[in-house]
Amino acid sequence: MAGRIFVAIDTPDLARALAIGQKLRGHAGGLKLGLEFFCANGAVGVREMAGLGLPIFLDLKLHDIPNTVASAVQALHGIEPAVLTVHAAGGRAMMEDAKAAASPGTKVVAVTVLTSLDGDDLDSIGVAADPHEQVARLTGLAREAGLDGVVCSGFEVAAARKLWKDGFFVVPGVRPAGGAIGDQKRVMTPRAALDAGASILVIGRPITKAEDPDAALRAIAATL
Ligand SMILES: O=C(O)c1cc(=O)[nH]c(=O)n1[C@@H]1O[C@H](COP(=O)(O)O)[C@@H](O)[C@H]1O
Repeated sequence: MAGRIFVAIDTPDLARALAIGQKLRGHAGGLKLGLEFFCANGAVGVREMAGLGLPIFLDLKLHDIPNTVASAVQALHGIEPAVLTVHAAGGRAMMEDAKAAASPGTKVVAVTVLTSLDGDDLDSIGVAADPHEQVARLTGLAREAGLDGVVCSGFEVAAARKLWKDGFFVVPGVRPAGGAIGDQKRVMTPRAALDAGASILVIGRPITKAEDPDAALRAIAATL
């Protein structure tokens, strides 16, 4: 079950990222590299991380006009990550063009409602729907656009999977029982998120900030 855990290596420091990745090599399902890592280390850094031999989830959350996003995805061809994110709020045409531009081996998944947002946050940006309704709406749109799946919290994944049986569902905002929540708002335990229908879990700080990241990963895996 540890193979279903992608560890978010959120650091701009390549040496630190490589050291953590090395420790987790035996048990993680993959490594997620995000904006922090990519802004500091670019494609060269991603290739170095890929050298550890684990699948790479490149979380760039692309969100721009269709031509710009498609060109950015095209520019990633030398990397060919296993998973790549775009924002569903970029709209159907943007998602279609992102998927068309991606390497065949890359799953393109759409971020629906960030797990750091709740209903009040959506209201404050002019979205009248609650997170549940908004995730369902954007999941339908991502499916129509031909993507491979979506990113959502554990609270919406069961309903989203009902709309898209063979979709690929990424669930972040995952915390072991009693773990510090930090800036996340829609949080669930790893076991509950998998039971609800997650394909993979994304977990960062509970593992990377632990004194022994591999032990923390194994402890979480033992609860699955
Ligand atoms: O796309 C993501 O991975 C993502 C989407 C989302 O809604 N919420 C979310 O937390 N993430 C990412 O998942 C990781 C969560 O990290 P931790 O909160 O440290 O476990 C971070 O790298 C976030 O960028």
